[in-house]
This record gives sequence, C-alpha cells and structure tokens, in this order.
Amino acid sequence: MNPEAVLEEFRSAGALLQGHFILSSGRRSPTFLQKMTIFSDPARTERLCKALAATITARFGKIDIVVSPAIGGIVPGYETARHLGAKAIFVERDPGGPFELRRGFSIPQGTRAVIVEDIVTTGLSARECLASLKGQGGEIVGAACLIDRSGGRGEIGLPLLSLVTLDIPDYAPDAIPPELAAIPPVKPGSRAIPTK
Ligand SMILES: O=P(O)(O)OC[C@H]1O[C@H](OP(=O)(O)OP(=O)(O)O)[C@H](O)[C@@H]1O
Ligand SMILES: O=C(O)c1cc(=O)[nH]c(=O)[nH]1
Ligand SMILES: [Mg+2]
Repeated sequence: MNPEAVLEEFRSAGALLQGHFILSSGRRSPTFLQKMTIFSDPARTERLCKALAATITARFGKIDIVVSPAIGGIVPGYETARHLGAKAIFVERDPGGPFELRRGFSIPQGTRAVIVEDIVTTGLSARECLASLKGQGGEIVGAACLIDRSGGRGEIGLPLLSLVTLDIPDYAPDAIPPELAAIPPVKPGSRAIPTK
C-alpha cells in the first residue's frame, strides 16, 4: 500500500481531524489522526495492517510476538499479528503509571518480537513500551507503526518502520501560535497528563 493510499484511508474515514489537540506527549497540534475511527472499521483496519505486516516481514523476517502499547496499539497490534501468524500481546498502565506486561503475557527466550504502534509523534510511548519489556527473555527486533508523524525524528531506540512518514507540526504548551491558542483544546488519548 503506497503512502497516498494510506492517507486516503484516513481521509475517507474522517480520521484526519483539524482543531486544537493535546497530544500524549503534552505537546499541542492543530492536526490529529483519530486512529479509533479507522479501527472501528475492520475491513479498513485489515487493509492497513496487512500492509504493515508485509513491511515488517520484509525488514525483520519471522516474528513470533507483536507487543503494543495500550490503548491505541491493541487493535492494530492484534490485526498485524494475525497477518504475521504471530501472537499479539500488549502493555498497559494504571493512570499516570508506567507501562507493564500483565495478564500472564511474556516474551520468552528464543522468540522474536516487534512493537506495533498506531501513530508515532515523539516516540515517547513506544520508548516507554520498550523500557517496560526489559528483562524479558526474547529479542525485541524493531518497531512499526501505521503513521509516523514525527518527520522521521521520533526516537524509539529501535529501527522504526511506518506505512507513511509525515511531518505534522506540534508545539510545546508554552509556545502555541495564537491561532491555535484561540481554539479550546481537547485531549483524545488515554494517557493521564497533569493539568495546570
Ligand atoms: O509518540 P508519542 O508522542 O508517544 O505519541 C503517540 C502515542 O499517542 C497515542 O497514545 P495515547 O497515549 O494518546 O493514548 P491511546 O493509546 O489510548 O490513544 C498513540 O496511540 C501513541 O501511542
Ligand atoms: O501524539 C499523539 O498523542 C497522537 C497524535 C495523533 O495524530 N493521533 C493519536 O492518536 N495520537
Ligand atoms: Mg497510544
């Protein structure tokens, strides 16, 4: 699937939003990719994740386990794993706490795992996911996401694949342009961000 076809999935689903968004990192942006609008449509999700699975296999070879950061990573992680013939597990957190592998999930010695994210903005969530896997026996060989909106600057600590790389502006909360500041902000994601 080429980058324009991936973007067209988001556009035609109504998942490419404009407004004032508080991102997971605490940064602000006029643009938000509402992945849950995509994931509410299984056929659309299948098309995207099948393409992501093919990209993962081409780069990393055989994968045994897909591990994703909750909540946004769970559906694409599962669907990508289905196309890889791999298991799908996830890390989750209590509000404000670190990601943890729970529910009896593990990455056993001798297995090869990949992190699958929905969207990468700064790479913070994928880095925190990787940190939570320290001590697991298997090898985390890389990371992949549907859309990398960091312009390729998101640092994961692993090779990162994406179906599309975009360079979408975001701003520190104390450096928001006036036209953005004029719009009341909304925070779509699940990470607890302290409010002033
Ligand atoms: O690269 P980053 O700067 O970490 O931003 C991207 C992250 O933001 C979103 O998660 P969020 O924490 O908003 O919660 P969600 O998964 O419940 O949507 C998205 O699912 C990614 O995990
Ligand atoms: O950085 C984020 O929190 C983020 C950006 C985006 O476009 N979509 C999303 O789900 N999260
Ligand atoms: Mg997330």
